[in-house]
Amino acid sequence: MSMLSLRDITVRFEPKGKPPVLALDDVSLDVANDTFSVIVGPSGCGKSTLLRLVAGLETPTSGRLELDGQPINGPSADRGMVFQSYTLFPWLTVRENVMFGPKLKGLSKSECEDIADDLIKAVHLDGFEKSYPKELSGGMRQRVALARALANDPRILLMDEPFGALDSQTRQMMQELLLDVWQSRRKTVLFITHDIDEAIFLGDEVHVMSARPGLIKQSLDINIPRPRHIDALTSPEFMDYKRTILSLMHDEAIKAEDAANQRKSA
Ligand SMILES: Nc1ncnc2c1ncn2[C@@H]1O[C@H](COP(=O)(O)OP(=O)(O)OP(=O)(O)O)[C@@H](O)[C@H]1O
Repeated sequence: MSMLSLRDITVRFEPKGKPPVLALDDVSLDVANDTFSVIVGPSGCGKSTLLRLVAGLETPTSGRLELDGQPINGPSADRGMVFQSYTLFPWLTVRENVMFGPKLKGLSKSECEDIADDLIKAVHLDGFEKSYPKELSGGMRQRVALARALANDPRILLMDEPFGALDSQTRQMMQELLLDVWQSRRKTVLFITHDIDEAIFLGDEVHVMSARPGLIKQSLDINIPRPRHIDALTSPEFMDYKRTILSLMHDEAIKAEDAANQRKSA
């Protein structure tokens, strides 16, 4: 069953004193329960706008947006967000950061502690409960951000380039950890990235977006068996998917470049 449904979504920004921007043009997308969906696309194609819509932080100019058959009208704890930039509360410890959502929901202190300790273990941060974000590496902070998002037990996890600022080794480790957590907790994930390898490695489905105005150019089912490990990256089937997506993205990168040049010369 499709739990998230976007129908004919258009987003047009009208910044004051500047020409309007058609960020998304007639985007339709379905995300099924418990699946891992990834969106890849060139810079500026509207990926973050799409995720912000689902988060309820942006409203569409036209189109329909539903979660479990209900229209999305604003932010809610049933949609957990993880961004690229570290969004932890710097004045709270790791444990307090993870407990924040459950506490806000009104759960008892011991329930909050149980949820936090369970998730801190799941992201391999036991021993760091009392550390503050500034004492942690980038990868560790993103693990706390993941635990914090999961602590609300959201219906869907929305991830906007969460590993974009990490070095490639940490990034690979984070991808494996995310798949472990996803597989053991069966969550629905909508994940945004520039990185084609990351998209194929993680996704059940990869949606390739076109250059602005953004629309879904092609959706691919990734039939690589799970659990996936690093050796999946060099398998022939992985290379086939990569070739297909690279060629779709290459066309889009050229279009984006042409559009930018036209704007410059206009
Ligand atoms: N609030 C806004 N007002 C005006 N234009 C906006 C606004 N938000 C986004 N845009 C424009 O809409 C387009 C899509 O932006 P968005 O951030 O969604 O793209 P993106 O694919 O996530 O880009 P990147 O990969 O570079 O982060 C861009 O041209 C951006 O400049």
